[in-house]
Amino acid sequence: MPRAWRNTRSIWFFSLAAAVFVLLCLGISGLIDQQQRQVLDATRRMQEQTVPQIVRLQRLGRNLEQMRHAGEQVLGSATATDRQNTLLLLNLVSHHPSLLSHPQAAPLAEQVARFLTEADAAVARDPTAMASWRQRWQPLARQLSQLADEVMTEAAHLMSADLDNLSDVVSKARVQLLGSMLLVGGFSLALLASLHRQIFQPLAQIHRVLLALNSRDPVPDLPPSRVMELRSVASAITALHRAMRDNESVRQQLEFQAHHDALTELPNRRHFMAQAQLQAQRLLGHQGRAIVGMADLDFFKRVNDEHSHATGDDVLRQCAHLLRGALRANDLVCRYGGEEFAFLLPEAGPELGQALAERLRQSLASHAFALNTGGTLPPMTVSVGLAVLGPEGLEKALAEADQALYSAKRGGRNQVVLHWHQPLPASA
Ligand SMILES: Nc1nc2c(ncn2[C@@H]2O[C@H](COP(=O)(O)OP(=O)(O)OP(=O)(O)O)[C@@H](O)[C@H]2O)c(=O)[nH]1
Repeated sequence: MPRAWRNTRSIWFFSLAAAVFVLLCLGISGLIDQQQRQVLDATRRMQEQTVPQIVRLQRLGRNLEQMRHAGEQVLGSATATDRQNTLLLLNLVSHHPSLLSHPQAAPLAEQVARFLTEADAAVARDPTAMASWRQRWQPLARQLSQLADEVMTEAAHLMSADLDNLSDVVSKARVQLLGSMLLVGGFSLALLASLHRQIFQPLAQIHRVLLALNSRDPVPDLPPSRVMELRSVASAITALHRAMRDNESVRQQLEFQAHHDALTELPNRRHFMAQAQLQAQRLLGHQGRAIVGMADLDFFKRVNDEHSHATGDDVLRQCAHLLRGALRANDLVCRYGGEEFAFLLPEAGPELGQALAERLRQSLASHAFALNTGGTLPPMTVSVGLAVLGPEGLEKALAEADQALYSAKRGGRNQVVLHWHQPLPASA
C-alpha cells in the first residue's frame, strides 16, 4: 500500500464515518418528518372529513328515525290538527340537507312525505280508512328504520376505519423511530469505540510516556498508531526520549570527568576536598574520629626515565587500583597530584589508620607491575604520612599528614609515619 495513502487512511476513515453519520441523521430526520406528516394528515383527515361526515350520517339517521316516528304519529293521531302539525314537521325534516344529499334517503323521504300527505287526506275524508293506511305504512316504516340502522352503522365504521388507519401509522412510526434510534446508537457506539481505540487510547499512552519522561521512570514503548498525527507525535517523543537519554549519559560522563582524574579514574583533588570537608564536618560534629593520609610513590621519576611516560601512566593506574583495594569501601581516596594520593578514613583511629596504610604499602611492595610492552616492573614502594583529624579541620590534618609524609621520605621511604609519631618499621 503506498505510504501517502496509508498516512491519510485514518483521516479518510473518520471523514467517511462522519459523512455517513450525517447522512444517516439526515435520512432518519427525513423519515421522522414524513411519519409526523402522516400522523398529522391522518388526524386532520379525521377532524376535517370523517368527524363531519359522521355527524352528517348521525343526523341523517336521527332524521330518518324522526320521519318514522312522525309517520307513526300521523297514522295514530286522533285529531286532524295533530296530524297537520306532525305533517308540517315531517315536511321540514324531509327537506333537511342530510336527507336531500343522500341517494337512498332523498327518494325515500319524498315517498314517505307523499304517502303520509295522501293518508292524511284520505283519513280526513274517511276515518275508517285509517287501519288500511297504517297497514300500508308498515313497509315504509321498516325501510326508514333499516336505512337509519345502515347509516348509523356506516358512521360507526367510518370512525373505526380512521382510528385503525391512525393507529397503523403511529405504530409504524414507533417501530421506525425505534429502529432509527438503534441504528444511530449502534453507529455512534462503533464510532466512539473506533475513536477510543485509535485516538483516545494512544493519547493516554502518549500522556503516560510524557509523565514517565518527566519523572525519569522507565519509559514504556509507544505502540505504532494508525493515525498519522499520533504517529508523528509518537516518533517525536521517541526521538526526544533518545536525545534525553543521550544527554543524560553525556551529563553523567561530564560529571564523572569533572569529578575524577582521567588517568586513574580516582576522584580528583577538588572533588575529594569537597567530599572530605563534608565528612570531616559531620564527624567533628558528633565527636567522630578520622585519619587523613598522604601517599607518595617512591622514586617514581625513575619509572618514567627508565621506561617511558606511558609506562609511568600504567603504573599510576595500577597503583590507584591497589590503593582503592587496600582501603575500605567507604574511605575517601583521590589522586592529589602527580604520583601523590590523599585519603580520609572515617571512624578510624591511629591504629586502624596505620594498619590500613600498612596494608597499602605492602600491597604495592608485593605487586608485580605488568607492562603493556610485555614484562614486569619490580615492585614499587610508597611512603605514607598519616594525621589524626582534629578540631582544626581537614586542611590542618592534611598539612600534618604531608609533614608526616615528608618525614617518611626523609626516614628512608617505604614506610608509614603518623604525625608526631616515630616511623613504623618496614615489614616487607
Ligand atoms: N607518567 C607520568 N608521570 C608523572 C605524572 N605526574 C607526575 N609524573 C612524574 O612523577 C615524577 C615525580 O618525580 P619526583 O617529584 O622527583 O618524585 P620521585 O621521583 O617519586 O621521588 P620521591 O618522591 O622523592 O621518592 C616526575 O617525573 C613527574 O614527571 C603522570 O601523570 N604521568
